[in-house]
Amino acid sequence: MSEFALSIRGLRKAYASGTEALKAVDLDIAHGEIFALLGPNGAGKTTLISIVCGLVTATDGTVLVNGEHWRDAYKAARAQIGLVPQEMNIDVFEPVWNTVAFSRELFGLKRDDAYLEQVLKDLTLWDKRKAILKELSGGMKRRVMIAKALAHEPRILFLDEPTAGVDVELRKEMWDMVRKLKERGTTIILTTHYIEEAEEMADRVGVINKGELILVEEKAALMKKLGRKTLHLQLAEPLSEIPAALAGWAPQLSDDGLTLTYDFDRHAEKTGIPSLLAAMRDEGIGFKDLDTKQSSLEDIFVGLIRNGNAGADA
Ligand SMILES: Nc1ncnc2c1ncn2[C@@H]1O[C@H](COP(=O)(O)OP(=O)(O)OP(=O)(O)O)[C@@H](O)[C@H]1O
Repeated sequence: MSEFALSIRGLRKAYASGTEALKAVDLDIAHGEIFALLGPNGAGKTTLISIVCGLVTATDGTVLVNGEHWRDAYKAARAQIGLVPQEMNIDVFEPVWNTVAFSRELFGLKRDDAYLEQVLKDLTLWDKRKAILKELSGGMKRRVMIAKALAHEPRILFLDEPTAGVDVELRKEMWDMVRKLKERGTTIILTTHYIEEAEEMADRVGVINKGELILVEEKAALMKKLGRKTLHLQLAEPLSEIPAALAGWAPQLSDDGLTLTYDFDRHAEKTGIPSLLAAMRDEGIGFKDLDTKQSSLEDIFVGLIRNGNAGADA
């Protein structure tokens, strides 16, 4: 096994239209990790996946798939990748089993019914193996897409927006499945708009914006490093407006006037909390309770994109 499951260097893509979809992206993916690529619409996520999977030609750069050059050793490299694209690419008149078995054949692999049975069982599709695809629910069809992508035993699985337009229950089911795949040693790279998805599952998070990978970080470290906190104060009496004496802290008042919130940087030398509480005391504003909450990955992400190219140290 090579050092990385995937090693991307200087990857660029300029479409004929002139759009620079990727600008010299460098990225290493470790074996067995779940990497979430986050980015707004048009950031370049699908382009990145499509290039790695050989569906789109790069303008410049290289990709090594478990050490194999993705062009010079295309077959060996591609055989290690499973792709679940955004759009369904299945023949809806075929039964589940045939769809999955055919996908394995396409890679020239020996028939292995026991392996396919295991894949279908893992994806709770075994009972549906004889069902025609068009008779299945949307969630089941998505699972068939995953089974199809796993049919040739890839080490790396790309999931392009796996839960777009899917209800909450199905999304959770999908997350459980992805975790199960990780336990089996599969490396997973997923793109998503849903921060919650990255927060829930990823070991590392990459943020891509306008073709640039503006941040790659362990999820836990990212949340710690960039995280801000919010102080919530439950007031003893409702306020009709924020008193001028507190304006310097720019607190927010809830609609019912009973909760005051204040965002602060948890790493700042002075959080501003003691002085805010002192100013409240001077104003005669009492509170019954207080707590602080860590900002979510969503807050961090929105902040990063808003700042354009902030980077982790911003
Ligand atoms: N075939 C193409 N020809 C020209 N431009 C393209 C093509 N495919 C994508 N683009 C452009 O490249 C940029 C990146 O698109 P891409 O689909 O990779 O983004 P994305 O992050 O996957 O977006 P989304 O989240 O909406 O799927 C966009 O500006 C898009 O309009």
